[in-house]
Amino acid sequence: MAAASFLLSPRVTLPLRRGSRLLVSCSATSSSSSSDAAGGVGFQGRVGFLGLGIMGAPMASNLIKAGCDITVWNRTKSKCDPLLSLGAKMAPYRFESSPARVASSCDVTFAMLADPESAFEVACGANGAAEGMAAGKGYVDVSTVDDATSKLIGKRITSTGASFLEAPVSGSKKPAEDGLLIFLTAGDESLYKRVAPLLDVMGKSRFYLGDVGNGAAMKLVVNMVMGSMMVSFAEGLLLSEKVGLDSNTVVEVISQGAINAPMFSLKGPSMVKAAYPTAFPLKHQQKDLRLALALAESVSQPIPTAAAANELYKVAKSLGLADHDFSAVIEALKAKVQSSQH
Ligand SMILES: NC(=O)C1=CN([C@@H]2O[C@H](COP(=O)(O)OP(=O)(O)OC[C@H]3O[C@@H](n4cnc5c(N)ncnc54)[C@H](OP(=O)(O)O)[C@@H]3O)[C@@H](O)[C@H]2O)C=CC1
Ligand SMILES: O=CCCC(=O)O
Repeated sequence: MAAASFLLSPRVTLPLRRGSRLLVSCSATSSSSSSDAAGGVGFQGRVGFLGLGIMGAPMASNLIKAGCDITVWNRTKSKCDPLLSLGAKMAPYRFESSPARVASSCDVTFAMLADPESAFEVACGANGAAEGMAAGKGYVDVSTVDDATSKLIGKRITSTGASFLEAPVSGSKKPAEDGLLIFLTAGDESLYKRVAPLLDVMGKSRFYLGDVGNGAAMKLVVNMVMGSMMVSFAEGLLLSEKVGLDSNTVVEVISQGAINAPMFSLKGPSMVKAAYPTAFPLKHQQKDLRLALALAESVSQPIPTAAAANELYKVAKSLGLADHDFSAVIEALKAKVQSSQH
């Protein structure tokens, strides 16, 4: 949608384990690109965006196109340039910009960082966002991290008097470009309500899951399933090839049956051609499996399939495929076949 959106259905409140509540808000997209005058989409105030990688850049871009007042920061400064061309601002003192400066000049600041370490560093490190936070401001971390990191960040942010919301996303590069992400939020509910118009620009639906940690856990569960599904799919493609079946026909058959998933139809044809244009970097998928394994360990839950999948992503990383799309995990299987033949 990348533009104005409107709520079709009211929020639904469902009972959730551990005594918290699940608020589900589904928004429908509007084809209109109009935005209201004040703040573009019904959000009043200045918005910071930290982290302009594969996901952060199109998310910030959609906010700019919807008419929001956006200030950007990225560790590698050159990645700010396309956003500046669209109308984004840098924090004052362009060449000394920092997460702290962005946060201090904005009402709400979003962060889309690679992993727990970078999310913590950008929020809580030297010149980190927390240094620019104060009562009345909000920090929304949309990175995929573990619940412990999210809680640490939340504690540091709220110690300044500001509010904290974790909001990892389901959906990849294309949904980010199209404003069709799914937000898995938890934390301060009034901040959730305040930023809802912004989430609706960047996404097609949003879930409010209660206490900080629940959004992170939900995201890790989803990506644990996804990572295992991809490995299983890769095994199927290689097995079919080995027994003389046409891999493209396998993709087509799967797409028509009960196990159809958009991921198979989307990635299958390029996997057959051994092409892995990066939408979701393999290193991030392995990070998510590692974090899911730790989450499972914390509650003594065996996840043997995910554990086996994780090993394969580790092999893929060791083959130099960390920055390829996660579908390149099929190359680790091919390497295993080759090594078993020698
Ligand atoms: N790609 C996808 O399909 C999806 C990704 N995610 C999650 O979203 C997050 C971002 O993913 P994505 O955009 O793909 O990743 P990218 O690798 O493209 O971008 C990572 C961002 O983090 C920044 N960064 C990394 N390390 C540091 C550091 N030490 N200090 C400051 N900034 C740092 C990078 O800055 P720099 O440009 O300087 O390197 C960049 O802005 C990850 O947590 C990922 O798991 C969630 C859903 C889908
Ligand atoms: O974290 C990445 C998720 C990718 C997807 O949901 O397609």
